[in-house]
Parts: sequence; C-alpha cells; structure tokens
Amino acid sequence: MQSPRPLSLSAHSPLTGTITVPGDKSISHRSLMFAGLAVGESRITGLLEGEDVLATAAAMRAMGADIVRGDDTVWRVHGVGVGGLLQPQTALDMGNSGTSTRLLMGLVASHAITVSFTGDASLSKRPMDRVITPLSQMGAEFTASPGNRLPLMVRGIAPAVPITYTLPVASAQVKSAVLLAGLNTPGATRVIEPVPTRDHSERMLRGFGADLTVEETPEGRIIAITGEAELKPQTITVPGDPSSAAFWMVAASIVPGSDILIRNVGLNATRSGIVTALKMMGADIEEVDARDVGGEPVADLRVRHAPLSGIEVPPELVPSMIDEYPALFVAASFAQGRTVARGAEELRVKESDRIAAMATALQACGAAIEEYPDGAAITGTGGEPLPGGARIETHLDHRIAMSMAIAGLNAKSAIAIDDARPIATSYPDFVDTATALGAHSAWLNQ
Ligand SMILES: O=C(O)C1=C[C@@H](OP(=O)(O)O)[C@@H](O)[C@H](O)C1
Ligand SMILES: C=C(OP(=O)(O)O)C(=O)O
Repeated sequence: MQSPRPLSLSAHSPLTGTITVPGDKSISHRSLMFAGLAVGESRITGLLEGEDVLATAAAMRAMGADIVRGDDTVWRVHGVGVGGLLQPQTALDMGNSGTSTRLLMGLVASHAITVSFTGDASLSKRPMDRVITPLSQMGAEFTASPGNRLPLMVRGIAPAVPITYTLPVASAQVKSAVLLAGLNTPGATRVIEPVPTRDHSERMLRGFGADLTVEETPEGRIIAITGEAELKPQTITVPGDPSSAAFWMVAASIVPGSDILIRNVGLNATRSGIVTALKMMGADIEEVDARDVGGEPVADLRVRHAPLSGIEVPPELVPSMIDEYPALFVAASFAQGRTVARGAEELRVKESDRIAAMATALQACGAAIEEYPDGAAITGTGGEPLPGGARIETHLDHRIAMSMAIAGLNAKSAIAIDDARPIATSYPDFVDTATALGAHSAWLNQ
C-alpha cells in the first residue's frame, strides 16, 4: 500500500483550452459486463481505464470472460454466454466500486456459483442489504459481514425465481442488479421504478439484444426483462462522463475570466441534472454540436466564467445529479446568496458520507454551509475567493477529493486535499487536465 498523496490545485489566471473527459464510468462497467456475457467478440472504444472499471474487468475475467486491451486502446471481449459464468478461484476484490459490487452480485445471483466479494475500507462500510433483499427473493443466498456489508459471499441459484420488485430507494445499481439477475432467470423479472434513475442498463441490454421492455405508468417505470436469452456482441463507443465534466463546469464558472471547451460529454437526461442546476444558478454553459454517440446524446460544452446566484435545487433533479452534489456545493460556495439542496439523503451512503465530508471540508475553508439530514444550505461568497488555508480529509472518496481540489482554484490560501490517490478510481487524468487548463498543481508532504 503506497502512502497518501496530498495535493493542492491553484489558479493564477483564467482557465482556458479544450479538454476531453474520460469515458463514462457507468457505461464502462456495463460494457464489460454485458460484453462478458455475449457470445462472440465485442469491441469497446473510449472505456474509462479507472480503477473501478478495472475491478469490473478483473472480476469478469475471473468468471471466464476473455477481456483484452489492444495497443490501439480498443478493448476486445469474448463473453461466456448468459448462464455461462464460471466459479472464480478466489474472492473478487471490488476495490472502491459500489457499481461493480452491486451489479456483479446481481449477475452471480442467478448462476449456480458461489462468489466472495471484498473491497476497500470505504466500500466495506456501504450497505448491501438493498441488493441482498431482492436477490434473496430470487433464491440466492448470502453470508454477509455485520450490517449486510462486505466482505460477503453470494451462493447463486439456477434457475432463479423471477420477481416483481418495487425499488424502495431511487438506485440504478439496485435496479440493474435485479435486471442482471433476471437475464439468466426463466420468465419475466420486473423492476418498478417510482423515480427514474440512470437508464444505461436498459438502453444497453436492449442494444445487446435482450428482451427488455419499459412501460411508463402512474406508479412509475416498469422495466421487464425476459431471461435466458442470448446476448449478441456489440461495438460500443463510450461517451465522455458528465460526472467528470462537472468538475470543469464548476471550475470554469468560479475562476474569473475562464473560457473552456469540454468535448464529448454524455448528456443523457437521467444524468444531466448538474447542467440544469448550474444553468439555474446563472452558469454560462453552451451545448455545441449536439449529436448521438453509441445511442447516447452527447455534446461539447463551452463553459465561461459567470456570476452565480443561490437557488433551491429542485429535489426531482436528485437522481440525475446524485454524484455531482459535492461539485455543486463548491459552486454554491461562490454564488451570491443561499443555495438549498434537500432530498439527497443517499449522499450519506456513497464512498463517504458526502454531506458530512463536504460540510466539514467547506467549513474548514471558510464557507458558510449548514448540514441537513438530506442535504445542505450554503451561503456563497458572491464570487470572492474562499479564505482556504485548510487540509481536507477526503475519506477515500474521489469526488470529495476532486471537488475540494477545484475549490482551491479560487481561494486566498491553498486548499490541500489529504490524499489524491482515490481520484484514480474514476478520473486518472484529472490533475493533467487541470494543468492543461492552466491550473497549477502541487504535490505536498504528508
Ligand atoms: O448505476 C450506476 O452506474 C451508478 C448509480 C448511482 O448509484 P446508486 O444506484 O447507489 O444511486 C451512482 O451514484 C453511481 O456512481 C453509479
Ligand atoms: C457513487 C459512486 O460510485 P460507486 O457507487 O460505483 O462506488 C461515484 O462514482 O460517485
């Protein structure tokens, strides 16, 4: 285990230039999983090569898929066929990745194999009962650590029992876990989603030839998958990750004079809430060359510095910007007036308790932030720099690390994050991109 790597970013001039963001993390995980179940060769371009996605690749390999990264950066995958996952020889190490863990638990649940899942200190604190409950109803058995956490063991079953499951929390991971279990289950497995969440699993499973229908009803979206069908290999182009682009949208909005172009940003409506929220605050974000990449809406985003105003973040935006709240809290810290974000209690069970972590971090930098059980209220500086001068605990959470590094771009005294290593889970080139835009990076002593 290497030692922590403290980091500080600063900006002495406007941020300028054209950048690309890495491939979408959610789509990258699903590309490897679905290709790993298809019969024949799938090719994936633009895959996010972050640690979370590499954990999915390693797990799928351990269960029999042939996954190779070519020198041309194209990933070639030969799958095992639906129902063909093999018993791995050792425990699957999921690192920091909730998506890998919960989706793969779903896949394993309807195969007659026994699989142990382990993870890092952050992942080992996260709740797994949300997938254990529906997957147990389908017949899988679980032995979990206290509080239904990792390390845990799944004893899958084939054939599993198809269920109809209404999501008690708005979670694309739970939805996807049940649908993936349904892929190798006879008959129709249904998920009822009262509040829409990211729909990459539905779009991509259909693309791979699964028998999947979506019906809009007064109770919500009903997604039905009919199992035991073959998946056909695909050629996939992964669009840029809006969750990674969010850091630069905020950075350019808060550093005076900035004018940047972020190329190839995925703008699926179930993911683009941060663009809506920032525009409501007055951010100058222009969508250029809107197009379709691999069945997902994509555009380049030109973002120019603009004065921001506080808003009430509409609670209905929560699922479509759930990972972007730490970055939004930073934007709100520079707005004129008060921003209130509620209805986001899920933030407390991510890689860290993101409400508490951001409240502590921003307060230490002199921002006025008040915590609620389900969100926060922030009174901004009206564009003035934050006092800064603090070292921030990032709690093994890449989004806390990147958000607070961005806050440092407009601070009187340096803001240091205590450990930049977790950034590699979702955005290995983050620091290089910051410097490409004209920011300064300093690696500090522990
Ligand atoms: O399905 C996915 O790819 C994800 C779903 C979200 O989690 P929840 O399902 O827990 O809301 C999100 O926070 C995570 O980063 C990725
Ligand atoms: C919550 C996140 O990911 P995961 O749940 O996959 O760990 C995230 O990337 O912000």
